[in-house]
Amino acid sequence: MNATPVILNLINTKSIIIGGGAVAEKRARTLVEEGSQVKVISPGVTTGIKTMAVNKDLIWIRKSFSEKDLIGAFIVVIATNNATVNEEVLSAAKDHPLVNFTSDGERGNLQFPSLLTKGRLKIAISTGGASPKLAALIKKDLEKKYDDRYEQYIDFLYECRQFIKCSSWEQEVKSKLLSRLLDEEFLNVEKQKEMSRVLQQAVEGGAELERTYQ
Ligand SMILES: C[C@@]1(CC(=O)O)c2cc3[nH]c(cc4nc(cc5[nH]c(cc(n2)[C@H]1CCC(=O)O)[C@@](C)(CC(=O)O)[C@@H]5CCC(=O)O)C(CC(=O)O)=C4CCC(=O)O)c(CCC(=O)O)c3CC(=O)O
Ligand SMILES: NC(=O)C1=CN([C@@H]2O[C@H](COP(=O)(O)OP(=O)(O)OC[C@H]3O[C@@H](n4cnc5c(N)ncnc54)[C@H](O)[C@@H]3O)[C@@H](O)[C@H]2O)C=CC1
Repeated sequence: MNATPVILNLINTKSIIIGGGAVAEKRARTLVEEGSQVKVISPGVTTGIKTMAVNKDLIWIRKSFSEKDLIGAFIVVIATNNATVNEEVLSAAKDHPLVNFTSDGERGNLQFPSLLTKGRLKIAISTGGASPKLAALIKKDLEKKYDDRYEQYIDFLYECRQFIKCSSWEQEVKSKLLSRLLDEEFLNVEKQKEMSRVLQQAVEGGAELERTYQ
């Protein structure tokens, strides 16, 4: 299968999920988390979806699918347990930008990978429909290396890079410094604080960088 992983900004987009079972709930959680406005169309839903509706994280419309439910949707998730209904939704969704067909991934143009998130760090794993269980296993493996320390570390890298970008240092110094930040020692919060201080002083005071940090 030919497919390209991309990073999508879903804030304020409209997502319509047809079906309210376990798979619909997984998609709902991901889409709500990413800031999409989610509507679930289904006569019945899981308690998880019910709770999200009560908390106003999403809107649940308690009914069976009809074509006009898709109006305005950027993302359509097709997740009922009825193959005929799923086919009907698929053909009604043909002009919508992104379609996730959960019962046969390749028939839509949007798939959901296994996702490892540590703050700004996101690692998406797809096996192209070969083995979702392998994707989950790979995620578990990666979690051992990219542990909770990475959440803060990635924020630290982001902050440092903003300082470095707006400094007036030579390109070569900037590049060296950006590489230097990848040293394992900076997973340590104290080291991060020290480096942030030095960078801030150097950028704001227009001072030279201490040799040790180049
Ligand atoms: C195309 C895709 C869907 C999409 O993009 O919507 C898809 C499709 C299908 N999955 C099926 C079954 C299972 N899926 C899982 C689990 C996960 N499935 C996920 C993604 C994807 N699954 C996308 C491709 C990703 C890729 O290519 O790697 C994960 C990674 C993320 C997530 O779902 O959020 C999440 C685990 C990771 C995590 O937790 O991190 C399990 C295991 C379990 O539940 O424990 C089973 C049962 C075991 C088995 O069947 O292997 C079936 C058959 C349905 C049927 O028989 O009716 C289809 C339909 C088909 O075959 O196309
Ligand atoms: N992508 C993935 O990871 C996986 C995908 N699947 C596929 O996802 C689909 C859904 O699986 P589950 O959530 O486990 O099913 P489920 O049986 O838990 O839920 C199905 C939902 O569809 C709703 N529904 C039925 N007819 C409807 C209609 N006409 N209009 C609107 N909603 C309707 C039901 O009320 C129910 O909420 C299945 O087709 C299955 O093949 C299954 C497992 C994993």
